Amino acid sequence: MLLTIDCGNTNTVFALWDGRRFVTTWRTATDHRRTADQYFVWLSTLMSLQKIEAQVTEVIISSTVPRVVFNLRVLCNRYFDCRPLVVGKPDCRLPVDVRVDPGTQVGPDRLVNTVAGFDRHGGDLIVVDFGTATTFDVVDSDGAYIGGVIAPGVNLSMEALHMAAAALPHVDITKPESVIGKNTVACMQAGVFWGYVGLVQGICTQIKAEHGRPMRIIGTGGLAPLFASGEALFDAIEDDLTMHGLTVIHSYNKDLENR
Ligand SMILES: Nc1ncnc2c1ncn2[C@@H]1O[C@H](COP(=O)(O)OP(=O)(O)OP(=O)(O)O)[C@@H](O)[C@H]1O
Ligand SMILES: CC(C)(CO)[C@@H](O)C(=O)NCCC(=O)O
Ligand SMILES: [K+]
Repeated sequence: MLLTIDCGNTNTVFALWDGRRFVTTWRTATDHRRTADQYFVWLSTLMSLQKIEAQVTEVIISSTVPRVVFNLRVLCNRYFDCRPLVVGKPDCRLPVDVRVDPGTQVGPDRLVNTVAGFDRHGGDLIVVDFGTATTFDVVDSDGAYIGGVIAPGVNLSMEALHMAAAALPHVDITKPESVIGKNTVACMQAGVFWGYVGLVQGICTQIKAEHGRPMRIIGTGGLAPLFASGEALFDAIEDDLTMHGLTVIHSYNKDLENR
C-alpha cells in the first residue's frame, strides 16, 4: 500500500492509498524533532486501533519543511524498507511543467496542488489553499505551474493581531453575522473573515485579467469550506486535493520507471 505524507508548516497529514481510495487519514502537528521511531510508534498504534493490516510498501512525501524530510526518509528505510519519492527532488518527476524564475524553489505543496487540480479539472485554474499561508497557484492551459501569490494564512493573521496588541484576545476564526462588529471579538473576526473574502476575490479577479483566459477557482485546505459558505468564491472545493496530487505524481513516476 502507498503511504502519502503531506507535511505543512503547521500540520502533517498521513494517508493510506490502496490504489483506488484513501483507506484512512491521520494528522499530527509538524515537529522536525520527531524521530523515525516516534513516527512509527504513532502510525502503527493508529493502524492497529483501526484494525488496518496492510503493509506500507511505498511512500511519497511533500514537505514544506526541509528539516523533517530526513527523519521521514529514515522512517521509510527502517520500517517500510523502501526509498520514498520526495516532491521537489530531482528523482521525483512531475507530469506538468514549472515555468518560474530560474533558481526559484516552488513549495512542493503548490506543485502537488497544481498536478491535482489539472488532473481533476484540466488547465486554466487558480488553486487557493488555506494553510499556514494562503496560497494561490496559477495553472496554465497545459497544466504548468506558472506562479501565483503567497498571502499570510488566516490563523496567522488572527494570531498576529493577538500577539501584537495587548488588548486583543486570542480568537478563533468564524463567519461573523455582519461586518460591523459590536464587540472586540466580532470586530476581529469581521476584519479577518471579510478581509480574506475580499483578498480572495480581488486577487482572483486580477489573476484572471492578467492571464487573459477564463479560469476556474478551486479551494482547498481546512478553512476553504468556511470561506465558501455564502460567498461564491470557488467553482469547486476539494478537501483531499494535496493527497490526490501525491497519488497522481506517484503513479506518474511508477509508469516512467516501468517503461
Ligand atoms: N474541518 C475543519 N473545520 C474547521 N477548521 C479546520 C478544519 N480542518 C482544519 N481546520 C483549520 O484550518 C486550518 C488549515 O488547515 P490545513 O490543514 O489546510 O492547513 P494547516 O495544517 O494549518 O497548514 P499547513 O498545511 O501549512 O501545515 C487548520 O489550522 C485548522 O485549524
Ligand atoms: C508558501 C508555503 C509556506 C505554503 O505552504 C510553501 O509552499 C512554501 O514554503 N513555498 C516556498 C516558496 C514558493 O512556493 O514560492
Ligand atoms: K496544506
